[in-house]
Amino acid sequence: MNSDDALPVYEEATPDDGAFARWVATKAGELLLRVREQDLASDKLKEQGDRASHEFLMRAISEYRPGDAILSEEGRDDKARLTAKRVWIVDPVDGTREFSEPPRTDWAVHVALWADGELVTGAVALPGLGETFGADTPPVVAAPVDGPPRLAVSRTRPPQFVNALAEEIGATLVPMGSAGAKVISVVRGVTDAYVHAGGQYEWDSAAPVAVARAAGLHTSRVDGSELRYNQDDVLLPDLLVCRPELAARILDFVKRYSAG
Ligand SMILES: Nc1ncnc2c1ncn2[C@@H]1O[C@H](COP(=O)(O)O)[C@@H](OP(=O)(O)O)[C@H]1O
Ligand SMILES: [Mg+2]
Repeated sequence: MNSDDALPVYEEATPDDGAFARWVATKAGELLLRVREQDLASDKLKEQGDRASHEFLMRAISEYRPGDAILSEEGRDDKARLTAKRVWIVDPVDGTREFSEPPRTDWAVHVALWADGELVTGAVALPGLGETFGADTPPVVAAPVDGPPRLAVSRTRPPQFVNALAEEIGATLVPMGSAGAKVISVVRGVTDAYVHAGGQYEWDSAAPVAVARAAGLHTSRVDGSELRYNQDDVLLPDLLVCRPELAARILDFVKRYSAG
């Protein structure tokens, strides 16, 4: 779909923001799969994917949720969001690097809704897997498996402390792209924890955290403090999402590591 094409019709049975987040993330993902079918060089793929998905999300959210503010990785940050009651926080392509490396599937579309001070819902589309995970119908986290905990980490920018952490808790590292794909790997039981530090923004974690919370997982900063969204400064540099039973061990490690 080009930005001039007609918007797909969203038929809403009830005004359910979670269902809308799921729909709009899924549609953006379908659009991205079509962009990816073109035989483009990696830089062009990143550029066209980011632009097409951002433009679609802006149009669709403005059409179906008029009056709400939008914070997008690819848009200008309109500070009117700071006094808005409802703000959609979107990442049109999370894992842009991996999106530009077909046939990798570790990239995502993030759509979250913040309202009255809280994250209220969100959806993460994983178009390469043909699946969307949403807080509207929370996924059931798979039962724990025997063996060492599996720690999802960035392929390219893992936290400095990750090897020491893995050694202390006897974990194996599972490098992959995209914050959304990594959070959903915990939800799907492919990994047991995702830990990140060193830099990230609100759009990288808002929708994945909404889904993870709905699924009953632990979500916090790596010092255990609360993740806050729709802040003036949208830098939110670190994140822990894990099975609840692992949280205390990981937070305790980070506390001791940070104390030097
Ligand atoms: N040190 C850092 N500073 C800023 N952003 C970072 C970062 N490390 C990771 N990110 C962002 O977090 C998302 C997941 O990263 P990774 O795949 O390395 O785990 C990516 O989002 P985008 O792909 O939307 O830019 C990436 O840009
Ligand atoms: Mg991102």
